Amino acid sequence: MNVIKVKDYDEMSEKATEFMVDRINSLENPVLGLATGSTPEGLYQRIIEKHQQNEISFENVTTFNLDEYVGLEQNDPNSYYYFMNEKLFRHVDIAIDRVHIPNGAATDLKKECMEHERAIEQVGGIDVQVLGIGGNGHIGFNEPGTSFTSKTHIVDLDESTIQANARFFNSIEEVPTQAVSMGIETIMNSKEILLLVSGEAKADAMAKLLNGEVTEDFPASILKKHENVTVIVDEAALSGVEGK
Ligand SMILES: N[C@@H]1[C@@H](O)[C@H](O)[C@@H](COP(=O)(O)O)O[C@@H]1O
Repeated sequence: MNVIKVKDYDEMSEKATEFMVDRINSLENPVLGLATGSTPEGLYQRIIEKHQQNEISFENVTTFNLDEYVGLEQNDPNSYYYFMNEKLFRHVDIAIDRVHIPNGAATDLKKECMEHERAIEQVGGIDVQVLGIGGNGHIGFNEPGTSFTSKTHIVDLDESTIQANARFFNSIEEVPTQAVSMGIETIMNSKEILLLVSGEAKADAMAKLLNGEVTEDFPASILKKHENVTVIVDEAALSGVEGK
């Protein structure tokens, strides 16, 4: 893993933007894997600005999102579909049929998972996957214990994940308990991965990622086996790492 250390959230977002603008401009038909959560918001905001300054176009870009809550309609303000639309898609020139986010309200969720996998394969795989990390090491919504050979699947969310994400909902009871998520193998099949990590709340996870072993108990640890991973991490997230 190529680890780039930065000062804070803003610098992480700046560096991530440079990275993504470079890939969007150099690939002929970029296929991007995108993440939700607070971490990539600064990146998406800056990407919109680059688009407004005519530095990038999404005309030839195809996107696949990592995950979606089960049971939320696309127009639910807490759905990841809504998030992506608000934070990125409606501000750029992307064709809506090139946007792929699993539908968590689908009646046949297994079919929905298979469709997501099939669509990724059909375009020749993901060129660059943007990732955040959960405090428990989850990537996408792949919680500790998820098989490293998993493909897009229906997952039960950990209690800690439900609590961490409750901040977006009116009450913890409203947080869905399940999600559809790309599997670990789906993520690992991406040609390149950009992991963004910011803030003290991620310090333990970062320490485990850098110093710990590769184990299904800590899903992000598998990234050490991928040959093209860049981690952009700020000082607060590195505060638990010895000799940082
Ligand atoms: N499913 C998402 C992940 O894709 C995200 O990376 C992670 C961290 O979120 P945040 O960036 O808000 O800390 O948790 C969420 O539950």
